[in-house]
Amino acid sequence: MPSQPKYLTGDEAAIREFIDKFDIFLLDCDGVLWSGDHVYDGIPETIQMLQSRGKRTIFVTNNSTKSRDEYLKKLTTLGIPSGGVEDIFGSAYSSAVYISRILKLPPGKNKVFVLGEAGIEKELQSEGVAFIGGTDPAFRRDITQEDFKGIADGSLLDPEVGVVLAGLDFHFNYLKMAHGLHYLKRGALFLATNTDSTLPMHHGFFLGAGSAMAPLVNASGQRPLELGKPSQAMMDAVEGKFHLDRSRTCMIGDRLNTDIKFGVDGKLGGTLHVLTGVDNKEAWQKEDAVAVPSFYADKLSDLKLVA
Ligand SMILES: O=C(O)[C@H](O)[C@H](O)COP(=O)(O)O
Ligand SMILES: [Mg+2]
Repeated sequence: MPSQPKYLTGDEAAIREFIDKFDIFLLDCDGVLWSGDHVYDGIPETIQMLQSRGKRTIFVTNNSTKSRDEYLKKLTTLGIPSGGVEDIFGSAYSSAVYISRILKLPPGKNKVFVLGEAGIEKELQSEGVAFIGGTDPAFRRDITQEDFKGIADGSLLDPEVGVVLAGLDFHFNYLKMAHGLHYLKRGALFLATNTDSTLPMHHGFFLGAGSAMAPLVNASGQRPLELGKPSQAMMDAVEGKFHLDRSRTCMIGDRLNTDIKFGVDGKLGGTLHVLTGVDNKEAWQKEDAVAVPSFYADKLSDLKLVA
């Protein structure tokens, strides 16, 4: 059984020791910095404080609805200082890089059928990967008898599709799932930006990426290869891009089976669980907890040292 996580809230000496222990902080976003468009109190000042102490802050989110450029806009709008787009590493970017630089799809089978929002499309575009589906309004309608016929006989399918990439999709419907299913039946690879079951939003919980793609997982009998947290393919990509010294790096997150597991499996120097998002303390006090953090705090802004 891993050792008991160290509680930081209100313990200035422990907070100083914690901050001094690391050079790089990998920061989750939803449930840690903000809930939807509402930034939690004290977050800009806390990030500023870490940066003013020479710490690097890298934003590592599973939310694939936005591209890195759009996240930079959101961070800036919410007053959260960052080192620019280069310090943002989202699951949409992670997936686009995996497809373009690792998979290297053969010509004639190098298109992606997207089940997700514009963030995925923009990152695929930035990696020069062709795609269909996604936010295309042609897919935002009810299925018809012609669709059933054309999908079943393949006349409505694009033969160049080699991958089905699923993420958080606020517009999933039967027609898109039907196309996705038949591309998988024809041998396309099934990838996911992430499979979080829920999304913390406006102080409530909504369907996450994993729940949005569940009909396709059920109908196909296939589980997608995940390219977001806790995938170690993403950790290797983050390590490569930022030249991480894992022992001097800490992952900060609100969710055990993504953020904390990402840091623990990645053998980082530490993980900090904050209680402002998906999981509470009880989640890692359980015997069969999926991952146990090395530190925890009520909220990220509890780290805010004045001097
Ligand atoms: O369903 C989702 O995609 C997740 O809830 C969301 O992406 C989580 O984002 P993160 O906490 O990793 O920033
Ligand atoms: Mg989160």
